[in-house]
Amino acid sequence: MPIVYLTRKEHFSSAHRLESKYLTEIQNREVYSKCFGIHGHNYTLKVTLRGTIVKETGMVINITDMKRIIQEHVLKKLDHKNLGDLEYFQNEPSTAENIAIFIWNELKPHFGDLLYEVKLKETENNTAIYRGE
Ligand SMILES: Nc1nc2c(c(=O)[nH]1)N=C([C@H](O)[C@H](O)COP(=O)(O)OP(=O)(O)OP(=O)(O)O)CN2
Ligand SMILES: [Zn+2]
Repeated sequence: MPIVYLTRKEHFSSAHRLESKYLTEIQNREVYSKCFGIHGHNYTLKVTLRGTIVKETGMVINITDMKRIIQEHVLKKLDHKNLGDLEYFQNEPSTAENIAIFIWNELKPHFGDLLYEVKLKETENNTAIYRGE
């Protein structure tokens, strides 16, 4: 059976500041410098599913369903939000790495074994990829 990778691209904008509860204020300022202050990003999210094609439909999954799941379980929680208000980021700094893991965790119950990769572009230069490892 051929294996196909199916990717959906979405965008969201969020405010955040980088701060770790494991560091002192002085250390936080040192480590995160300008990112210790509140600022925002226009994120580009790419979610990739990996699976076989259902013979009858010709699809790994209907992209309309994929879109709805990402909208409901990720974009609704992150778009035009301050990430510092989310419970998850009370314990983890809202770095691109941790946001990618947060997104994976939100999607995993809905896509199951089909979920292959979450790719989060924070700036033109910075991208985090998480594959559930
Ligand atoms: N490992 C990580 N390091 C940093 C993260 C991160 O998520 N993971 N995030 C930041 C800042 O929040 C932000 O992403 C960096 O902003 P900025 O320096 O403005 O963006 P660029 O790196 O693209 O800008 P350059 O022009 O290339 O300097 C910092 N570190
Ligand atoms: Zn930032």
